[in-house]
Amino acid sequence: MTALMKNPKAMKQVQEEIRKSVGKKGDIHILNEDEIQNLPYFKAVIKESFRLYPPVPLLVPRESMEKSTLEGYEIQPRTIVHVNAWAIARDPEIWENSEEFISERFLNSDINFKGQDFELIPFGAGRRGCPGIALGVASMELALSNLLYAFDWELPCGMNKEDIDTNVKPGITIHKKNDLCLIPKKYL
Ligand code: HEM
Repeated sequence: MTALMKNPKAMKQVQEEIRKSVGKKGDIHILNEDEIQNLPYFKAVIKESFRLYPPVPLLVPRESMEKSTLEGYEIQPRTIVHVNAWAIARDPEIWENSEEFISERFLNSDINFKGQDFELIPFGAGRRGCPGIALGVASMELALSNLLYAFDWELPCGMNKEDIDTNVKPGITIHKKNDLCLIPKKYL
């Protein structure tokens, strides 16, 4: 939501896609998982959000079992290794305009966050990858799609999109330092 409020063009496009696809279905229609599958731009927005703001930026630490060499670095057995998924997802050698929120990059791309594409691993990868991925993604998609479908969102009086803070608190999982306060305007 923070990224969309900072990028009004993306916000407009994703809301148009959802509202066009679902139509006006009365006062209290709630999108279900089937309806979400027909929303390619929305899906791309979710991926781009996971890319720029992975909720567990350093994944869960590993301990190496044997001596190995990685890009010239010798890693001794029993070394604690952190995988910086946040930095990988912002690496300018991998991602064009890596710091910018550009959901379109995923429209004609097979890259997914399920642990096969190592440039995008918000749920980790391998045997200790997140077992809750399906529930995590479904929760994100259902919550966000419904907020976008049912309401238009405005910033409080006097606030500009440049004022929106993306800073986070320290910790294993990401939490915003300052809450995003928005005014919902009923669309339906
Ligand atoms: C958007 C939601 C979520 C994100 C981004 C997320 C992300 C992650 C990440 C990055 C890891 C570490 C993977 C690794 O180091 O390779 C992890 C582990 C784990 N996650 Fe999630 N997770 C989410 C939701 C959930 C949910 C809904 C559940 C349970 C219902 C869950 C249960 C777990 C468990 C049990 C582990 C530890 C797995 C292990 O060490 O073998 N996660 N998650």
